[in-house]
Amino acid sequence: MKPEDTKIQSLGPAKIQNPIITRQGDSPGFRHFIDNNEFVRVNPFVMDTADSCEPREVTFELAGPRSKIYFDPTKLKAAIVTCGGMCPGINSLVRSIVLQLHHIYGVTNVVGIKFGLQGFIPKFGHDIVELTPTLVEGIHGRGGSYLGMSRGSQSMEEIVDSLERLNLGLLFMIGGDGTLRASRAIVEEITKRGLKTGVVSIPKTIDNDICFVSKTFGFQTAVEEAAQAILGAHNEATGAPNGVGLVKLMGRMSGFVAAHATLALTEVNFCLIPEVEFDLEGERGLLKHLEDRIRDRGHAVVVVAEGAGQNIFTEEDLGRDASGNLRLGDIGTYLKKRINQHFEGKNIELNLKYIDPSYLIRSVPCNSNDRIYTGFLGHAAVHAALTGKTGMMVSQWDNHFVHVPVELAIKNRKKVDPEGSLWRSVREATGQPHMVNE
Ligand SMILES: Nc1ncnc2c1ncn2[C@@H]1O[C@H](COP(=O)(O)OP(=O)(O)O)[C@@H](O)[C@H]1O
Ligand SMILES: O=P(O)(O)OC[C@H]1O[C@](O)(COP(=O)(O)O)[C@@H](O)[C@@H]1O
Ligand SMILES: [Mg+2]
Repeated sequence: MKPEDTKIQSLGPAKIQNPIITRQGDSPGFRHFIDNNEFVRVNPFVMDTADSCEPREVTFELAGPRSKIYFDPTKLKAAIVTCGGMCPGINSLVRSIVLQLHHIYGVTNVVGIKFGLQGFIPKFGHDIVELTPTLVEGIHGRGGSYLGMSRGSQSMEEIVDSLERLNLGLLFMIGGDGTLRASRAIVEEITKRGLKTGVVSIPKTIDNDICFVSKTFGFQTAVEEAAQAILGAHNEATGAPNGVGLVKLMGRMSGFVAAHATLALTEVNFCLIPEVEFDLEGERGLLKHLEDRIRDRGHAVVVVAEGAGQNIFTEEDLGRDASGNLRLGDIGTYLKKRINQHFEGKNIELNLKYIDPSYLIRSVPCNSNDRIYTGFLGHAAVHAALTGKTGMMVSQWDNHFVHVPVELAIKNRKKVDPEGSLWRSVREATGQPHMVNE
C-alpha cells in the first residue's frame, strides 16, 4: 500500500471558522481541534510480512474536529440513509449524527431517507422524515432500524437527482460493503455533475467483514446474542443422552460472529467458518470426530457460520439476492440431516437439537459498549463531513478514530485469517483438529 492510497478526497478548501468554540465557549487547556497533520499508522507492526521491503509509513488521517470547516452550518441540509441488513446500534448512530449536527454545529436541517436507497427513488413513494433532536430522543433504546433499510440496486442518476432536488449538501450513508460501493458510485456521479455534496459513510455489518475497521459497531452485541444461543445448545446437549447442540450463526463470507461467540462461551467443540475448509466424511472428517467426542464425553456443541462448507452445494445454482450477494446453501439443516444419518447408520442413539437464532442476533437493541461506540462514530462522521471531506468512511483503527477512503475499504473483504491468532484461539478453545482428509 502506498501513502497516497489513504488520502481523503475534499470538496474544497475549508475556510469557515468552526463554530464549536462560539457554541461551547473556549476552555483553557482543552484541546478543541485536531491538526490536519495528525495521522495514525495503518500497520502497527514494524515489518509487514506481505511486503517487508516497504517502509511502514502509511497512515490514516486522525478523525476529529478541525478549526476550519467547509460548510456554513446555517445553510446546510444533511441527510442520513441506512442500507443493507440490520445491525444492533443503527438507531443509536442515527441519533448521534443528528444530535451532533444540531447541537455542536447548529445544522438544524437534517432529514432521514426511508428504506435505504429506495428512499431516493420517487416511484417507491417513501416519505422523507425530518430528523429533529426531539424525534430521535428515544430511538437509541430500540433495536432494528427506525429509518428502515433495503437491499437492491437503484439508479445512481436518480439518487443524485434526488440529492439535488432535496438540496442536500451532505449525505451520511450507514451500511456495509455494498453500501460503500454504492457510496463510491454516488460520489462519482456527484463529481461528474460538479456538485458540492459530501458523502461520508459509517461501516455497518454484523459480519464484521469490512477492511480497515477493527470491529464494526453492533458486532459485540450480536456476539452476546449468539452466545445465548450457544448456551441453550450446551444446556440441551448436556440434558439428554448423547446430546448434540447445533447452532447456525450469520456470517456470509467471514466467520467472525461464529469465532467470537465460540470464544465468548467456551462450550463449543467444533466451530465451522467459511474461511476454513472441512470434510464431513473420512477419518479426519467432522462426523468421525463428532462420533469420537460423543463416545468419549456423551455430549457436544457444534457452531456453524452460514457461509461455511459451501463447497457442498456447488451443484446448486442458488443465485443472488437483490443487492447481488450470493445466496447460500443451508449448511445448518444440511449438517443436522447428515449428523442424524451418520449416528443412525452406526446405531448410536443421538439427541440433536438445532438452533438457528438467525435475525435475532442483529435486530436487538445494542449494548452500552456499542452505544458508546456509535456515539464516537457519529461524532467523527459529522466532524469529517463538515470539514468538506467526501468519499470516505470513519472507522476505529488500532484504538483511534480515523478517516479511511472508501476506495481502499472496498478493495478486499476482511476475513478470519486461518493462520492468525483469532483462529488459533478458536482451535485452542474447542480443541478441534484440522478436519480435512489428506
Ligand atoms: N457496486 C454497487 N454499486 C452501486 N450500488 C451497490 C453496489 N453494491 C451494492 N449496492 C447497493 O447498496 C445497498 C446495500 O448493499 P447490500 O449488499 O444489500 O448491504 P451492505 O451494504 O450491508 O453490504 C443496496 O441497495 C445495493 O443495491
Ligand atoms: O436476509 P437478509 O436481510 O438478506 O440478510 C442476511 C444476511 O445479512 C447479513 O447479516 C449481512 O448483511 P450486511 O452485509 O448487510 O451487513 C449476513 O450475515 C446474512 O447472510
Ligand atoms: Mg454486505
